[in-house]
Amino acid sequence: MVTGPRAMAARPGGPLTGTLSVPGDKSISHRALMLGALSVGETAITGLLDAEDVQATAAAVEALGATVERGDSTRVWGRGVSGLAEPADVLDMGNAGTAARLMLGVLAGQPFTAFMTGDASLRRRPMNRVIEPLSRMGAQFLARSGGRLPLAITGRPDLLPYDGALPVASAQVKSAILLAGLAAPGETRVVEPAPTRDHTERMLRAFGADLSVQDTDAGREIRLTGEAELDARPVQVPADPSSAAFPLVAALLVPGSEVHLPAIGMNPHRTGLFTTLREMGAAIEVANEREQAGEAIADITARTSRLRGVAVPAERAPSMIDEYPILAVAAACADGPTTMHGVGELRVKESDRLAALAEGLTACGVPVEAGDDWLTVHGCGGPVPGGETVATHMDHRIAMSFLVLGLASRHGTAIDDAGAIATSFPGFAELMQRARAGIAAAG
Ligand SMILES: O=C(O)C1=C[C@@H](OP(=O)(O)O)[C@@H](O)[C@H](O)C1
Ligand SMILES: C=C(OP(=O)(O)O)C(=O)O
Repeated sequence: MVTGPRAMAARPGGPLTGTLSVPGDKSISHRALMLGALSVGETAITGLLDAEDVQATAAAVEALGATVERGDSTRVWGRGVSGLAEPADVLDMGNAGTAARLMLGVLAGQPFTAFMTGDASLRRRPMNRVIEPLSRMGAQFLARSGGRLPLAITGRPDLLPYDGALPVASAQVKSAILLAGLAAPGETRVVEPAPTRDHTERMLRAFGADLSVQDTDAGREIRLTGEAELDARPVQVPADPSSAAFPLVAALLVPGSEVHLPAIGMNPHRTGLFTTLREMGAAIEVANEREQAGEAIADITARTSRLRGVAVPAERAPSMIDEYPILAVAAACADGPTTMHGVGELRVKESDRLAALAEGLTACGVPVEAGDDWLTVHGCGGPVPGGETVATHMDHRIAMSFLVLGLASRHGTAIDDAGAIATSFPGFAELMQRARAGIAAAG
């Protein structure tokens, strides 16, 4: 069903309170479905994120011959590392960069040609970063100019193992190479210029792959033995820290608030936002730190805090890559400027996030300066003026960030289209309403 844009508005109001259950982690959900499809036996996944990006991955693994059964938990019956079936139609990865890039790694090790496309946002995003290393391993591609979707990939079950540095500090690229490396005889070795989220490594090990990680002078080195056999394992998906970031920052900004966010994923490569917000003076309490199925989780409490601007170092970018939009919202309400360094990757996400943030914040009365790979937000030291409708550019994180800004503004905000929110956090408006936030459909 095709629906038109759906405007949504956020207005300032009373304190946000309550215990909020944030949906499952998007990164881990994609990986659980893909490893389930590549393994032998039944993979039972609890807490799988039911959002459009993950639905695209589920549809793709089904099109490749795996069986996916949805219920209280999701059950996947896989076909082995190089045992997927030629899909009868184009794989449509929707809005999901992670799904597209990781799936190309999976397809590189299969003995057939597959076609892949995505929505208008995904068709603009660079795929050369995976096309180049996977081509070196022996996969063949036919892609639109600039290595963009739609593309065709012809894989082979006897790939050459990869040995070398990653072209970019990207968990998606690293994961694509490792997933392809499963089908390559010999050892695949990747060196990361900066450590990125390691969900793939953790899950591959849990599924029985022979994988080791060590820090070297050149960077973090991951070695994987190819021609692997994966044994299906149960996966418990933690709540997504990138989704938790929205109610958490809203609680920091709206006077008198206190929200509890239980069982949030605390993978150390995902917690850069919490570090930065604490440096800004945020009252964030982390309790009951524990491990769940190989990933760290904890319960988080956030209370209203007076924030001050900070400089965010470039080295922190990989651990808070998706959180810069909501950090920019926190920065807009802080005392003094916040500068985010080394954030050029934001220009190739679902939208050019630096441009979308600069445009939206300026419209809401917040002074901003942006360069190729940096952004400075001059905080208003309290509620921002607001009173505008912000363009979301098919970007869920831009959409949710500007709704949170509206809660912390004098005149509220609106977004032109809330449709993109469903890619990662379909129940966002309802969850915020349960905390008493004034977020609702507009017009
Ligand atoms: O591997 C993943 O699950 C992700 C990696 C990051 O992308 P990059 O690998 O492009 O940095 C992140 O922005 C994306 O939302 C999810
Ligand atoms: C960048 C993101 O996702 P993806 O690359 O999977 O589209 C995101 O969720 O913010």
